[in-house]
Amino acid sequence: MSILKVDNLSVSFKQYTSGLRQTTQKVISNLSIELVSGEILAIVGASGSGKSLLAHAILGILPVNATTSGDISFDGEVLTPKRQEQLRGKEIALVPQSVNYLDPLMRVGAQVRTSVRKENPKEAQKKVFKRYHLNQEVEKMYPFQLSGGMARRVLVSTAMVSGARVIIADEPTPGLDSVVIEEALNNLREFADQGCAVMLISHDIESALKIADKVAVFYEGTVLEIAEADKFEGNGDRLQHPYSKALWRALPQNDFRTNID
Ligand SMILES: Nc1ncnc2c1ncn2[C@@H]1O[C@H](COP(=O)(O)OP(=O)(O)OP(=O)(O)O)[C@@H](O)[C@H]1O
Ligand code: NI
Repeated sequence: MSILKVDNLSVSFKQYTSGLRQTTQKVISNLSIELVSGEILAIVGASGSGKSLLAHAILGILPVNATTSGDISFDGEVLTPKRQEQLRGKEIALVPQSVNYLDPLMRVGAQVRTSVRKENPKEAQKKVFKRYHLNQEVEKMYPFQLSGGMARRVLVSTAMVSGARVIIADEPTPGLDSVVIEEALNNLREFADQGCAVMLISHDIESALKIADKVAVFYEGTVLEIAEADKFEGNGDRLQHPYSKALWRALPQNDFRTNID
């Protein structure tokens, strides 16, 4: 069952160049994707291809100079900015790409507790910190006192306790050691298995493929192909688009082959 649907989304930025001349740069063009309950959709593609902006468009947190067209719907209902605000962090949770999303003036334990909706906040926060190997002292720390890896684990914790039905994880794993990466990915898988929908944005195709059901390949603000994860195998012959094949073949374990045939 589809929980979240993006239909024909375009995002542009108005920018002033010399003097008062205004140009419009289209960064997402006529993009459609669907997040289905029980499924993980991985989003892969080069830096600057529009992955984070798609996440921000869904959450309604694009910068003010962005203009959008197209529809985003949740549970069959087209989202208005007001509805996006109501759902944000509650039904739709983001694990942001940047750790700057943490509130610098609030102790991290308290930040995580404010996201808990269904359980006892203190207990849920303690449980999730334990799961992500964050010691008890971390609760009382401010974001600036955390290492990059710890901050990322706090961000993952925040989304996990929210009880959201959709989790959008924007590069949730860089800077984490392999055990914690595996844990975070397993948790996203568990979350989907409980009937929620997950969008996993990642440069790390290999890790993403371990848990994803489908993979959307982004290129310059469009989706080239949405393929079942098991099509990323062998020479990539079961993939449709030459760019998807090239992405796959360029991985280290596939001998970094960049030729397209
Ligand atoms: N506030 C902004 N004003 C103008 N252009 C922007 C703005 N934010 C992003 N862009 C442009 O939109 C494009 C897509 O950016 P986006 O952050 O979605 O890329 P991405 O796929 O997430 O890249 P990465 O993998 O590096 O995180 C980029 O070309 C970027 O320069
Ligand atoms: Ni990004």
